[in-house]
Order: sequence, then structure tokens, then C-alpha cells
Amino acid sequence: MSDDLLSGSEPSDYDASSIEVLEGLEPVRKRPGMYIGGTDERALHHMVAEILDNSMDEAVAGHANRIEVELNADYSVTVRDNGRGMPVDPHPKFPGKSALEVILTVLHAGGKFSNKAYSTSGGLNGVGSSVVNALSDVLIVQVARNKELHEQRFCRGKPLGPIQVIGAAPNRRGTTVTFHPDEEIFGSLKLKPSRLFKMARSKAYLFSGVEIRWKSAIDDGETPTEATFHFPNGLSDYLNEVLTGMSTYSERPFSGKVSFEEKFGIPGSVEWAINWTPSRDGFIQSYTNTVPTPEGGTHESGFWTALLRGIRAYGELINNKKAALITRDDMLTGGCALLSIFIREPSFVGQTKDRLSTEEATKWVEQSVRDHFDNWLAADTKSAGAILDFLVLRAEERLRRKQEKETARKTATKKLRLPGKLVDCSATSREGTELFIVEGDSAGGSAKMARDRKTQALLPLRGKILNVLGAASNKLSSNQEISDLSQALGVSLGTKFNVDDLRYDKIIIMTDADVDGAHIAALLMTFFFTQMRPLIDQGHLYLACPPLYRLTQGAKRLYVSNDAEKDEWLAKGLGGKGKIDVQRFKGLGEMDAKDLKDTTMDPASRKLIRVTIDEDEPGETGDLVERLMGKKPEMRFQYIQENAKFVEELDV
Ligand SMILES: Nc1ncnc2c1ncn2[C@@H]1O[C@H](COP(=O)(O)OP(=O)(O)OP(=O)(O)O)[C@@H](O)[C@H]1O
Repeated sequence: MSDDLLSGSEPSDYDASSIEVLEGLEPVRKRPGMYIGGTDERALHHMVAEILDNSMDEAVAGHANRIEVELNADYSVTVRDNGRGMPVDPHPKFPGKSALEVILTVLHAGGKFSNKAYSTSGGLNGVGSSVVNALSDVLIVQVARNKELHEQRFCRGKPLGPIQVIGAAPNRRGTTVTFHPDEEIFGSLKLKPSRLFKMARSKAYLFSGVEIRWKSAIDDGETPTEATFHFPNGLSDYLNEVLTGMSTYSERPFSGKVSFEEKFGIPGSVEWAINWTPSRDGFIQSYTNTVPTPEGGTHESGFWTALLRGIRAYGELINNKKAALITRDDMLTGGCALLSIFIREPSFVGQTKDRLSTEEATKWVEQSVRDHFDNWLAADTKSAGAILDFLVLRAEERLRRKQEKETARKTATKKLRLPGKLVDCSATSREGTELFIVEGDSAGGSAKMARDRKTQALLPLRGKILNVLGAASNKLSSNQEISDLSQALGVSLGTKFNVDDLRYDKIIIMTDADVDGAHIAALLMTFFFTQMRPLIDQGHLYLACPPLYRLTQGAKRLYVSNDAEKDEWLAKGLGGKGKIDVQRFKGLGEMDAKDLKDTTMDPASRKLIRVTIDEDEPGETGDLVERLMGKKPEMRFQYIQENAKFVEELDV
């Protein structure tokens, strides 16, 4: 113990001054990742997207029809539009500040929260402009409005002076933002003409009502230094350009545009274009309110469903039975698609808006696309037939590959050095097979009798496996239980893990229904989470749910999994004759084969829990695993304290 504690004096450096409150835009500079997803090249270019999206929102709302994007010689960028111009009048809630200054310096200040000023906008959080401002060492906004040209300058999020009128603007209106990304944040990374060129061009494709002019003072030798983009046919122009020189199964893409206003009576629309080609792999680029959604989301999901159902229905119509083989994956990997939707108040996962999560979008897109697809297939039977054949071919190829892999597995299994204690199943293909990881040898005994020899394999574990979180990787590979486990599964650990090598469909952790059992299950789950994550992501990992009690009354038998349930049945009886006999299973080993089969192993009567990772909070799962299973006992202690209520309930 330190002298400080013994003498009772306070450690001097931890007081109120250590509790920091980040003000204004400081949090953005401290943690840029939270606002623009990092400080890498992607984040750097995302800065331009935030500003360009604001001009696009003006255009889509019908207030602007021209946007200019210029990369300047000092690697600053200028985005100019002929929209309404950011409001410059004093802001009612912030005395002494103009609305413009509020937009640029206050997080969550925006005109897109309600639908007063914009109907379907890419912006929604009111943070884009202020984040770009915070991360720029120079940012200048000029607004031409009411025949005057206003200007305000900023450095790292702070105004260098008040907004000023710097001249007349009799024939102009709109907003011009020029900014230079701060090297303190982005280091030596520089904006790239090629990326900005593509960004500007794709925005023009996405909204045919706008003309975008591109100019670059920096010549990278490949990207044009000047160009004007205007695409009256929107996405299908774009797709034709992407597929230039490639042969396609349909002469013209399947494309269309549906107004949600007309179809469903709500604001918004969907536009799409897709074609099929043998010359390249399929892809989809999707957008919501002109913002790219590289991770897809609900709109993509509706799109593929419409196409899949459409093509299968067409196959049925023309009596092509093989159309039923086509899966979503075949659609997805076979088609080259662009999808753009405009909806009011979209919800995304994160500020960088990579994935759309608005649920209704699935239904809106599916219904809009499906009708058109059916008509299109029926109207152009030549293309329809060619596409159907192509997709069937892909489906057959996929099935053949799967079969080959399974045969390969069979041969591999023969060669594989399997751990001695593995009780394997006899099925030769992986489909429908299960590996039970069981606690203790005695449990292994009854499980051996209770299993279905064809599909159910067993791997008994002796005691607890190593806690992988605390262990060095060489310790991992030399640990007997872990090496047995990975051998039985047929896979390698960590980065070498390949889910296709798995020898079983389901991996089921079967431990006693007590605290020790729960601990072993937790260790195993931690192991899978850190070393074989895709196995969890793809739904291969399960927990068995063995019962805690067997109640017998005459010929009636009942299994229950906790005390409360047991007491309930004891009170009301099982409906049999005589006294109720209660047996508490101290472990799986105490159950006879019939008990174990009926309650825990037989797919017809058992209950299984699939282990999943909270998709919305994948980071949080990692964090929690670290806190619970990691090397630092104090973190575990903190977690238990915070959650003591639940822990008590568990430990009954
Ligand atoms: N070019 C522009 N023309 C007119 N108004 C603009 C322009 N740029 C920004 N604004 C106004 O400033 C507000 C704040 O913009 P900001 O980029 O901070 O957030 P946002 O676009 O509302 O949402 P997000 O954070 O999701 O991008 C907008 O809602 C809009 O009202």
C-alpha cells in the first residue's frame, strides 16, 4: 500500500479538473473517427462528399440545377451551387450569430430534421458541415443571397471573424464552400482528382435534373481536368458506360423509375438499372438520397427479392423447372446493378451512412421493381430467356462447386488426422451434420448412446479449455484441447480460418446446466469469437439446453430447466398418480441416454440456442468479451458490479 493511502491524504492529481467536457467542435477533432469513420483516405474524401451532398440536396429539392466541384492547386476543394444559399440572417437561438455560423460551428444544427425545407435529403443529422469545418484548417463560405455576397472564414472550426457582406451579387444566388483538410488530422494524405471526378460524375447520374461541372488544377495524367456531367437518362446511361465494350444478355438494361408519391402516396422515388454480362462479376452500387450505401441495406434487399421472385415466376410461366434452383446469391453475383432511392428521413447505421436501415424501404422497392420486371420479361422474351438461362447456369455451377467441395471433404476426411477422442458421424457430406462439444467423459458416454450415429458427432472435453483471451498465440496452438477441437472441425485458427473447411453444419456446445458448465461454454464462445468469428456470423454455433430437473409422477415424465418451473409443476402436479419424484441432474453424466436424447439432442424435441453477435453493436460485443474474459480482472469486476443484479439472478 502506498504512503498516501496509509496517511489518508488525497492523491493530488485526480480532482474535478480531470473530468473533461469537450465543447463545441472539440470532440470532432479529438475523435474524428466517430464522425467521419476514420482519418484515412476514405474519410478524407468523405469530407468532400458531405459538402457536395448539401448542394445535391438543394438540387433534388428543386432549388439548384448547377453544381461546380473544383480541386484547387493547394489541394483545397471548392463546391459551388446555385441554390437558395445558406441562411445568413441572425439565428433566433444563438444571439449574435448568423444561421450560417451556427450551421458551421454547432453540431446537430440543420434544416433537414423536419421536412419544412427539404423533402428527401441526403443530410439528416445536421453535423456534416460542422464536422468538415472542424477538420479543416481553412474553410471559407460565400453565400449569394438577396443580391449581396456574404462571406465568413473559419480555421479548425472557429470563426476568424463575423459574417460580412463583401460585395454585390445582383444576378447570382447560391452557396460556395472552399475548404482545406487539416494536416494535423489527415497527415500528408491529399485529395485525389480521380476519386473526386468519379464522385462528381456519379452524383450527376443519380439526379438527372442537375448539371455538374468538374475542374481540377491538379493533373494526375489520367483524370480529365475539366468536364461537364449531365445525364438525362440517369442510371441506365451510367450502367451502359460501366459496361462499355462488354457483351450483355439484354441489349438495353432493365431500368426504371417509380415515384412513391404515385404508387404509395408518400414522398420519394426509386430508380434502378441492371444488366447481365458473362464478361465480369456482378456488383451493385446503391444510393439513398444520392449518398452511396456501400454496405447495402433494406433497399438492396427489396431489389433482389423483386428480381429473384420475378425470374422464378417467369421460369414457372415458361415451364423452365430449373429456374427454381436460382438463389439470391446467384442473382447477386450475376447482375450488374445500380439502385438509387430517395426517401424522407432515411435511417442509416452510423454517420457515414454506409448501410440503409429504414425498414419500409424493402417493401417500397420490392413492390415498385417487381411489377416493372414482370412486364419487362414478358415484353422482351429474347432477353428474358437469355438471362434466365444464364442464371440457371450460374446456379448449376454453384451446386457443382458445392458438390466438388464435399467430395474433397470426404477425401480430406480420410487423410485428416482426427483426434482420438472424437466420435465421428458416418455421413459423408457436411449437410445436416452436428458436432456436440460435451463436457466430461461420462457425459460423453450417455451422449454416445443418445446420438444419431449418422449425423451427430461428439467431442468430449476434459475440464476447462484455455482462456484464449489471456493466452499468447503459441500457447494456443500447443494447447491439446484447442488443437483437438480445431482438428475435429477441420479448420485452422485465426486469420487462416476458412469457414468452407468446416466438417460439420452445426457446432453445439453441450455443457452442464450449472455455473461450471456456463463457464466452460463462455470459454468456448470466446474461443470461437476470437479465432473463428465467421463460424458465428454464418450461424454455425449453438448452445444445447439440457434440463436441470426430471419430474416423474407415475408414468408421466417432465423435464424442466429451472427452479421456478419445477416449483410450479410441483404445485399443480403432472396429471399422473402418486407422489412426484424430483431428480436434479448434477451434470449431463447423470442423465441416461433416453433423457439426454429427448431433452437435448434429438432435433425433433430439443431446444437449441443459436449464438449470434448483436449486429448493431459488433464493437460492443468485442468490448464485452474483453471485459469478461480478458486478462484484466478489474474490468471483469467492474462489469460484475455494473450488472450485479443479473448475475445474482443467474446464480440461483
Ligand atoms: N449548399 C447549401 N445550400 C443551402 N443550405 C445548406 C447548404 N449546405 C448546408 N445547408 C444547410 O445547413 C444545414 C446543415 O448542414 P449539415 O451539412 O451540417 O447537416 P445536414 O446536411 O443537415 O445533415 P448531415 O449531417 O446528415 O449531412 C442543412 O440542413 C441545410 O439547411
